[in-house]
Amino acid sequence: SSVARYRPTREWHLTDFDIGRPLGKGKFGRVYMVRTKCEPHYILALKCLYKSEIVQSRVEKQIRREIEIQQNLRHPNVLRLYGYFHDEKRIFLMLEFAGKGELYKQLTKHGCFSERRSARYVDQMADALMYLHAKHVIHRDIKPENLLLGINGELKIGDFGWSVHAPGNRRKTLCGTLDYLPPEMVEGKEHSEKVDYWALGVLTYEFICGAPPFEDLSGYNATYKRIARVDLKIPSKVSPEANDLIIKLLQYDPEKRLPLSEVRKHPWVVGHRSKSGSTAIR
Ligand SMILES: CC(C)NC(=O)[C@H]1CCC[C@H]1Nc1nc(Nc2ccc(C(=O)N(C)C3CCN(C)CC3)cc2)ncc1C(F)(F)F
Repeated sequence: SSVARYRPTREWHLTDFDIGRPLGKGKFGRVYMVRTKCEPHYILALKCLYKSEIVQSRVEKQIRREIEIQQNLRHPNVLRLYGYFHDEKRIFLMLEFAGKGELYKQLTKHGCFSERRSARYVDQMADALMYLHAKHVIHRDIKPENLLLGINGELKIGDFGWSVHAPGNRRKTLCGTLDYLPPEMVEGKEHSEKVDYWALGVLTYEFICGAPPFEDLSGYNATYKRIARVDLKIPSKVSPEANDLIIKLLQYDPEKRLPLSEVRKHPWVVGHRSKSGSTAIR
């Protein structure tokens, strides 16, 4: 029998969903918790983007790339994009619902995370980034604001607005925070997937210390200088193991940064891995 070579994603419309509570505001519109009207009732997050705003900010290409990239990704620490549809005014993204919300809100609420919690997030991030890099996708915008938490507290990369297919050297209009950018990007040089290694180091520092390492509240140029000089001061409260990992990721020379496979084997990460699994007598 002629097996369908591929199953086209069916056409979706707003009328297919019961709209639930608003989850918050995204970059170009609101996000709602929704449920499919027909069985089986899927719970999703519906991200509404206004075409007018997308055109005004001239980010159509970026949105198209974000959709194209995220739709083809399948990983437990990467938020699923199931499909999309549009009406005359808006584009609707059908995204996985992350049960425990936005990671940065937890970080703000707690100030900083324990080293155990931080190590588990770093392990999941390294796993997700290895998956992306194997598909030649560089994320380029790893930061707490882009991370969500699943119902079991697992980390999910939720935004692919700045990801590109490697190697990237598209001029990133330096909007928003510099804090996570590596020297080669703030210097506008060619960059590789190793920009995500640097960002993972910044993220590790921020989880444990509550602020990014090169933050300089006196402004953009001060932060720029601190990044370019890798002006890194690690507080004494940080354990020697965490300190070691942060230094190995925040290397000026991209080739010297610790590979992600080594991050997952690092004593700090392995030491804090959950002891789940069999209770067999050892
Ligand atoms: C990565 C990207 C940059 N970020 C975003 O897109 C943001 C923009 C707005 C929301 C979020 N987008 C998503 N959020 C969820 N889940 C979610 C969010 C918030 C809460 C929450 O804490 N409340 C409702 C609380 C409940 C308690 N009250 C007091 C405050 C609000 C609970 C669950 N799942 C999928 C998405 C996604 F990504 F698919 F759209």
